[in-house]
Amino acid sequence: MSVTEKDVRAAAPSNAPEDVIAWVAKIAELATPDAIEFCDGSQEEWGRLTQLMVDNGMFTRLNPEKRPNSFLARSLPSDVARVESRTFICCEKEEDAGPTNHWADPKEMKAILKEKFTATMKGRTLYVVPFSMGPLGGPISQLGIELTDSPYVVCNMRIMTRMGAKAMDLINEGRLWVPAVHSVGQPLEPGEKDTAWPCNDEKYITHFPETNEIWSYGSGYGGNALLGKKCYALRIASTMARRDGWMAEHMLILRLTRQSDNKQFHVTAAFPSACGKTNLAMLQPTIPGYKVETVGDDIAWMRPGPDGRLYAINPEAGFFGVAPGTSYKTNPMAMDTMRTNTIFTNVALTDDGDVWWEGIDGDVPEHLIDWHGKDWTPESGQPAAHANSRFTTPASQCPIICPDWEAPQGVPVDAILFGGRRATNVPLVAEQYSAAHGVFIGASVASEVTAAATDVKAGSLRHDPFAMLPFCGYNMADYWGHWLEMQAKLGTAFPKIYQVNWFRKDENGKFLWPGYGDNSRVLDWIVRRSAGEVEAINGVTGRYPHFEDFNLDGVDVGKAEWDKMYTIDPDAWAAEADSTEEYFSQFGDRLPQAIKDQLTALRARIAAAKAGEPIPAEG
Ligand SMILES: Nc1nc2c(ncn2[C@@H]2O[C@H](COP(=O)(O)OP(=O)(O)OP(=O)(O)O)[C@@H](O)[C@H]2O)c(=O)[nH]1
Ligand SMILES: O=C([O-])CC(=O)C(=O)O
Ligand SMILES: [Mn+2]
Repeated sequence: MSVTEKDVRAAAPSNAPEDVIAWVAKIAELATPDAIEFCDGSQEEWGRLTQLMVDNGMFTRLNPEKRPNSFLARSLPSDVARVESRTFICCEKEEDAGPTNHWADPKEMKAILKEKFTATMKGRTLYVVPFSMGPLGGPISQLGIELTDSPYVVCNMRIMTRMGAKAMDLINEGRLWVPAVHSVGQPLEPGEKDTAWPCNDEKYITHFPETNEIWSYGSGYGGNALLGKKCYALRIASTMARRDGWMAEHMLILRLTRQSDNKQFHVTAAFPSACGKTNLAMLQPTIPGYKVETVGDDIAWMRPGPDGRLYAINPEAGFFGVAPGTSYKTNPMAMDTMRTNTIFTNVALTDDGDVWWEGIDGDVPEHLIDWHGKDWTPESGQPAAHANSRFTTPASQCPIICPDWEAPQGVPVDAILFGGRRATNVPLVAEQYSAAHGVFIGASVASEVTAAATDVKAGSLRHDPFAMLPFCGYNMADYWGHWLEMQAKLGTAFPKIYQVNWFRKDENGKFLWPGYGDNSRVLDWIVRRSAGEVEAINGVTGRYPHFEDFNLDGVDVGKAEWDKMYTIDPDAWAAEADSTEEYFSQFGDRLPQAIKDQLTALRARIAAAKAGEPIPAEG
């Protein structure tokens, strides 16, 4: 027997408004779940749902002495990351989605979804998950409700968002909320046993920016299924932000405090998926005199404040971090955050009931259960954890969480970093010549592809402007135009932009820069630069540090390595400029003139470098 409107009414808490009940009843009528549950976000609910998943085989409870209240899930090999080729922006006009998004006609997509969602929740429970992105009731925060047939999604949403009764209270006050519908797409016949990771071979991750709706079908993983994250906080929010004069960005937020004068400095940074945001957000400075505190590790919503500066909040409440490579050596704060109350997905299981992944501290165990659930030994010749295996962990558990991380009005942004994974060409750090040059830096980012999406070839170089290629909910050229408008509105109060690259390699394929905690050296230069304490050199891609000004005490980087990081080959850069121009050409006359002008200015600097002439500072 599937759920009726009467059942929805009976299950709804007293603070659920009529429009919510009507919408839930409509989806229930379409998807025909066997049961309905409104989630309140309580500890009792978490205990019950995690136990339910332990009982049905989706979760393995980790050893409570090692990882209290923590669980391991293993997905199917076909559902391990975002699927960009199945991600659609469904707006009326194709050109509004732009050439970098997959577009679908809203009516046609609705027809497909109607068919896909028909009886899709049969044999399952429909969970109603109210949530707030950002502190509850905050002026920059936004509300949503995810309907899902996955208890795994419910538990992840409880960590990643402010989920439950309090969010429903705010919805009940009549505030705007975004409806988001999710199904794993695997209905169950009566008596049919569920699988450990239900999902469907066919996937649809769809966004309707004109009506603020999200529909996701067929996947249970990460950004495909936790709809508050990439679907809402980036794709839908970017379109809301453009309409209302704010910004939704794929950025970490950190607070740097200089201890000598207690000066606070807030940095946001956009790097493509799996390119170091979580690591930078939780940085442990290797140079004295600085303290770093984490505000967010993946998404920033930024708005002009009353004083005309740009303020950022982290709309999330947890970290959905990449496990491989995370250790006490690289990111001790992440390691401490995930000691308890954490969901691990697609990592390996040790014989004593703890988690393991490539790059974690200590010796490689003799025996593990790998992410496929199979026996694993060092001789297996396969990674034990999937390259995109993840931990979902509460931000509040981070030992260096910023005391103001939940400040409803956000923190004032002083500098914005753009980066990517570049083995060649791009130097360690460069400062913008002008605001428009800063936008050009963001727009021309290219990066080596990582394992964070399944359907793009890892390792190859692709343009990923503002680290938003998979996440911008509208035409990318219009998005650059929006950045230019925000800069014009805020004038000199708009943060300065820097390009960074931790990943340049030498001729033997070794990283030239130690990275991680040593990235504090780059932040130190940026702080001193904005305080006007150090000069910079005009370079081809921006203003570069003087070697003498850069703090390299205690690190194995001498003048020789420095020069390698700052080798700018004019011919290679001419090829970069060509590639950028070709990339830009797909936007036709939507490309802002200011961006075209920046390409001309870059070419002039390349020509000067080639001729051995001084690099002209761009006006
Ligand atoms: N060489 C080097 N590797 C780094 C550095 N910072 C991070 N990494 C590695 O890059 C990978 C991804 O880092 P994360 O910080 O999780 O990336 P992210 O940008 O937060 O990724 P998403 O959650 O997908 O958005 C990990 O394997 C890290 O060990 C660095 O400074 N140098
Ligand atoms: O969305 C996801 O699945 C994980 C993530 O943060 C990213 O890919 O940038
Ligand atoms: Mn991300």
